[in-house]
Amino acid sequence: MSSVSVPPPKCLQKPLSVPHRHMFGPGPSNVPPRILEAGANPVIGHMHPEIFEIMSDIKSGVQYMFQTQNSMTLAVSGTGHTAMECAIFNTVEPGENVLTAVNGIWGERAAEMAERIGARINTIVAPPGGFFTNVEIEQALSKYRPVLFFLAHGESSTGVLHPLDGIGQLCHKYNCLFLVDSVASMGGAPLYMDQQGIDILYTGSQKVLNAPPGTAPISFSERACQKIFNRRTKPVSFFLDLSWLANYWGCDGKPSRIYHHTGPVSAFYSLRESLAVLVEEGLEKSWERHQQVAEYFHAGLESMGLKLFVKEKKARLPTVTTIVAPHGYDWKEITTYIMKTHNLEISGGLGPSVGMVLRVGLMGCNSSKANVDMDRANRQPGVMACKRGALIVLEGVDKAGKTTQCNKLVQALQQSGRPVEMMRFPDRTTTIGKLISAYLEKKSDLEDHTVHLLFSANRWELVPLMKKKLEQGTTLVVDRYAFSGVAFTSAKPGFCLDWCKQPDVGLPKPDLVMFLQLSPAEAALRGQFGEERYETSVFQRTVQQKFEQLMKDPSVNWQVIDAAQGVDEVHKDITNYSLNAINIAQNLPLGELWK
Ligand SMILES: Nc1ncnc2c1ncn2[C@@H]1O[C@H](COP(=O)(O)OP(=O)(O)O)[C@@H](O)[C@H]1O
Ligand SMILES: Cc1cn([C@H]2C[C@H](O)[C@@H](COP(=O)(O)OP(=O)(O)O)O2)c(=O)[nH]c1=O
Repeated sequence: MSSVSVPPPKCLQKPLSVPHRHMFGPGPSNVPPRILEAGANPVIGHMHPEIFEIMSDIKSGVQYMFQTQNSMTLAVSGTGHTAMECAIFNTVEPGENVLTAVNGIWGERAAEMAERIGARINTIVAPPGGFFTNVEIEQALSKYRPVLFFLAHGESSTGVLHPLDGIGQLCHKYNCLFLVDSVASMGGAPLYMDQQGIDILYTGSQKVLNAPPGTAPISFSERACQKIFNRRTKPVSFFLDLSWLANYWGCDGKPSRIYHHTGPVSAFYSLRESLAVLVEEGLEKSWERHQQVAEYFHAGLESMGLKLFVKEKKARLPTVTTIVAPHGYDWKEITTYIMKTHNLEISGGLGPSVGMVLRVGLMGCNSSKANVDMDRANRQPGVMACKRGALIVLEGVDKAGKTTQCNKLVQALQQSGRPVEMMRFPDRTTTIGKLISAYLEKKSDLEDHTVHLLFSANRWELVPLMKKKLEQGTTLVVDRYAFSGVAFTSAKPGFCLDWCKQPDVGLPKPDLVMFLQLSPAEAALRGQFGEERYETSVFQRTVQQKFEQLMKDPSVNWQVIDAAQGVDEVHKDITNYSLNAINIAQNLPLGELWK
């Protein structure tokens, strides 16, 4: 009998398999072969002289990257969070006041860390996408008199690059240390630690530096060291205690180094190589490249009809772009689709920006015009679904002008060279459509649930064709859709909206639904009702109310059009919305209705 009761796991008997991916999210970014290979060097002792030399090279590289003469410059073993805790745990003692600027997730995290060590937390808060003026910062400094002020230079959750000039001086005026998080911005946007009076600055290895995650450069000013080394209490963390780290990194001037923890030597190799790459390019060239690529990318996004989340150009982070999540789409569907079809990571929002944005990171070697172009080329006909046509629906009560406007829109889009076709529901030409037509013409009677399901079946039978056309890049302009289905049946006694929606759940989701709004009085001026079923003003009024209920659903991109205007004015409005929807839809997956 075997002495082990847990058998060897089958999964570990298979070889390791990691796919290649375009890492265009907010990090980690792609690690180029040169840096990967550096990490594959032999592992030697973390206290061997060769490793100390590598650590010393890293220190010089970080001083250059941070633009600082601080001798207390090193890289902590861990990610940006480790550096964040290292900064806060060393500088703050229980009961002291800390001020954090919250305009995204990082200010929230800093406050949480400081709170955990018993500090008194004060915050200044700006909405996601916003930032703070020096006047606001000074007011808070003078009010709370904190020992430490935290600010994120690159707020990767919202895409904001915070201005830094003058803030260090303000902090020092109020005897406060200035802590800056530059995890997402370092190397991609100008920052001068010493000149800007930053007391503690940290970043991560996995962003612009293009090294694997696991090391976090950090530097402390003389002023910060004064406070840290004159504490009354020991820092709460042994692992992050700066006096130990300073010795391990040879920053304390002592002749010998004492074992503290085992440094991740392979990660040091990669970090050294990534700093060498930055030194080769030059810091200013790297800043310039990130800025130029970001502007090129932003212009491309705007030309596709997408909106940038950060309004002020100068406050846009060049490394991580935030795009307003297109109305009516589920951001998760978009990121999943892009991953599935292009093997490319982009991400949704984080913390306060969840649901509001999509985030695209172009950092370090990933920041190139070629990558922006590749991103666009991926959306070329080769991957048809990506350059798909838009599904545009016109809804409204009878005589609102749906048929008139569908025809005009199709004509206008055709004239501008766009592939487009018109459809209408019910489609009376199919077998099911013929049953519906006979019912509408009062030539036959059908039970109400049955006819509702027939209307839905009439849409489903055309779904394969619709999908094919959309995928081939043809825009479909549709006269009535599932919304009419729900509004008309639920206007009958004994039907609720929810039941009526069920058969249509999962239909192709329109990229745009325009509701032609027209009062019953105005509709009456456009002629008598015909002979068909439903063509009475009482019934149409109830239908209108049901449409209004449906329009409250934010998962559908509704636009209300004033259909009382002249035909040409209505056409102009409809064309504008449609062109915008076509532009956006070609880069997005087709959604599923009410799912
Ligand atoms: N903006 C408008 N102003 C005035 N009359 C209109 C307008 N749009 C359409 N009409 C007229 O109203 C009637 C109903 O239009 P139609 O497009 O068939 O509406 P629906 O398809 O919504 O029932 C037609 O006689 C049409 O010429
Ligand atoms: C699409 C659809 C339409 N209808 C109704 C709306 C219309 O009164 C009728 C037929 O519409 P339609 O043939 O488009 O005529 P109109 O010119 O009035 O728009 O069927 C439903 O009851 N359920 C549905 O699913």
